[in-house]
Amino acid sequence: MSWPGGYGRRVLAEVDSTNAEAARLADTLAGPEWICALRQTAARGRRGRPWANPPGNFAATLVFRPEGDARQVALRSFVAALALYDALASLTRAEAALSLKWPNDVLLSGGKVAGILLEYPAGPGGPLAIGVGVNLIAAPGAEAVEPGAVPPVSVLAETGVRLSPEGVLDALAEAYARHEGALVTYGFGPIREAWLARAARVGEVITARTGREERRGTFETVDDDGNLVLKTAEGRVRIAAADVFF
Ligand SMILES: O=C(O)CCCC[C@@H]1SC[C@@H]2NC(=O)N[C@@H]21
Repeated sequence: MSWPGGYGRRVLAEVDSTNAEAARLADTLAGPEWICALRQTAARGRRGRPWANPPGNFAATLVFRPEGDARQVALRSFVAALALYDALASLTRAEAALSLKWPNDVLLSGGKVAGILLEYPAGPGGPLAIGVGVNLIAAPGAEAVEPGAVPPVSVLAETGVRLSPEGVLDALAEAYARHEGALVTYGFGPIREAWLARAARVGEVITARTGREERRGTFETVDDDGNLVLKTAEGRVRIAAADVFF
């Protein structure tokens, strides 16, 4: 079935992980496709963490072959976060409570309401799978996340709005296609500006933890490659991948 921006979509009753399903289907698809599941039994998060996905929450993966070199492909992380922010803002009317956390979390009232997982099922240069999970009606307890991490929240608990996964898919597919078009036409500049305008804690001291080290500094900006730019006691550092703590 064709969808805004020419994207296909399928909604599954249950799957292990929509990212895993995207990997299995990637070579068979004629074009970009959203794979949504009403229930996941083995959803995964960033850095190999499990992702809690009770029925009623949103889970979907967009799988496609993006235009551009490896750097531009990775910037889809920001496109997806921006699209998800826009979709949730329009559906909840709670835009003032929404913000973005580098690299691609969506926050609601300061808590993590959604996460995004980018994977390359066939390795770099192949299709890209962008997995999106949103706590629509339920969120794990604070004990489920690392000490100091932003606590999980749900759309329902924070706004009183009950959203359906299908409704979120409609809004997200439309917003993603719009921002993807902007990236391809105008480059990362407008996406970066829009992302920064919605970003949490710009100008404040934050901590970025990579597997190897911890850097603490003032969150200055995101650069043209999507790196987090921190002003630290040792000077300005650019960080490509990390978990951020406030
Ligand atoms: O750790 C994160 O913040 C990213 C979470 C991504 C979860 C989504 S749910 C849909 C898709 N399928 C998965 O198995 N994971 C992603």
